[in-house]
Amino acid sequence: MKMAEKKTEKKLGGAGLRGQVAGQTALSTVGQAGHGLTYRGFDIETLAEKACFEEVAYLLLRGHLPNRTQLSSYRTRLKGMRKLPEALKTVLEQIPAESHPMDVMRTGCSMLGNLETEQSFDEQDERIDRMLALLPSIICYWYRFSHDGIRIDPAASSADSIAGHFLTLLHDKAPSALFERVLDASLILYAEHEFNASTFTARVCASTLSDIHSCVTGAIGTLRGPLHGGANEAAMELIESFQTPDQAEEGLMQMLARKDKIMGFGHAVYSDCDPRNAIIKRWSEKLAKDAGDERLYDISVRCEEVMWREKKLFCNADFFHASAYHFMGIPTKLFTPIFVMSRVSGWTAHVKEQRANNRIIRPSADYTGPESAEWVDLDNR
Ligand SMILES: CC(=O)SCCNC(=O)CCNC(=O)[C@H](O)C(C)(C)COP(=O)(O)OP(=O)(O)OC[C@H]1O[C@@H](n2cnc3c(N)ncnc32)[C@H](O)[C@@H]1OP(=O)(O)O
Ligand SMILES: O=C([O-])CC(=O)C(=O)O
Repeated sequence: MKMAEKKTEKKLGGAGLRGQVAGQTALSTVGQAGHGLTYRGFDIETLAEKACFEEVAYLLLRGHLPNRTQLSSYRTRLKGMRKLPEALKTVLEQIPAESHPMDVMRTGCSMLGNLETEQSFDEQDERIDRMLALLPSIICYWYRFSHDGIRIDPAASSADSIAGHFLTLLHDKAPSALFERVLDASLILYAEHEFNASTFTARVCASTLSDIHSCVTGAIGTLRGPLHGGANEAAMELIESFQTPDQAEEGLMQMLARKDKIMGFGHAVYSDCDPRNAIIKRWSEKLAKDAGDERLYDISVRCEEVMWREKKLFCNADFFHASAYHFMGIPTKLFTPIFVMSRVSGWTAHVKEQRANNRIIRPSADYTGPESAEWVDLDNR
């Protein structure tokens, strides 16, 4: 994007608490120069290029980058926590194949909270690591059981990374180095994003001194919506509905004329670009070449051009994730659960931060109801 084409600064005010400071965090900055993203001071481009997801999770949760020994033992620790409790498997087997996988994540997390309840905040790191290790097992166990009729053993996967583990469970074979690298980068991009809706949910829940599984379960429910994490699935449905870039342009123009919301575009905070988009777009292009795709990537690029030309709306993190995940053979309905597998690191880092300096979050409302109402007995209404 040329500087001359930049939008004016985003208006931060009005409904939705936009632009209001609702607390403090040392975890990330979003859109400080209109577009940047940092985790604990590290630029997202650097992290996505040089780090692995477990390293980023460690950074968020422990407050500093791990050295080689710390990273290696952290990855070994997470790898050793992948075994699903039998009672959780039983619950997952009851969930219908038609269920939304985000509902499966929500139920899986909630059930885990019954089986391995956080009894005291001293246990928080143990419970958080278990969720990081187990959420890929939860979604893959349910998906393979309900769709393929297979009972997988998540603990048997030898993949060292969470990205490799997920792809191995899903496809029953070790992923290519490229697929594992792209998914790992994607997990880094999605890990943390300041006071977004789902993280704020987790912090509100934490502020009542509730348990860690309740905080994450609430956050999963909030991420599920198409205005938030659910947009990557909606973006896939959009690009898949077109056969050519020209058809995409025509379709988008019609949607804009109808004032439809185009999923995967726009952002509540960034004013001229989402820095995660350039990164996942590069990976999507590479995967498209690798797969010999001549359709979905070009269609996605045309959508991006049309939306900027017509509305000065840019792709957010979700838009090119759709084609990237698709090229890796990931079913569309599992896109948002991958977001959960990643964002659980940011959510729980925020819960820890909230607990460390807590006051219950309880804002006020402007009352818009009647001044006073006259009581009428039930029989007379
Ligand atoms: C990882 C993530 O969660 S990223 C966000 C994922 N969500 C999506 O992609 C859903 C589509 N996008 C949207 O709905 C919005 O852009 C949101 C929810 C992300 C941000 O909402 P807001 O902060 O209210 O948007 P904003 O103030 O920039 O909207 C300005 C105008 O652009 C319009 N607009 C914003 N995004 C879009 C879009 N994707 N398609 C069409 N119009 C849009 C708004 O309707 C609004 O128009 P109006 O002034 O006539 O009412
Ligand atoms: O910050 C937001 O409002 C939404 C977002 O991009 C995210 O949570 O990654």
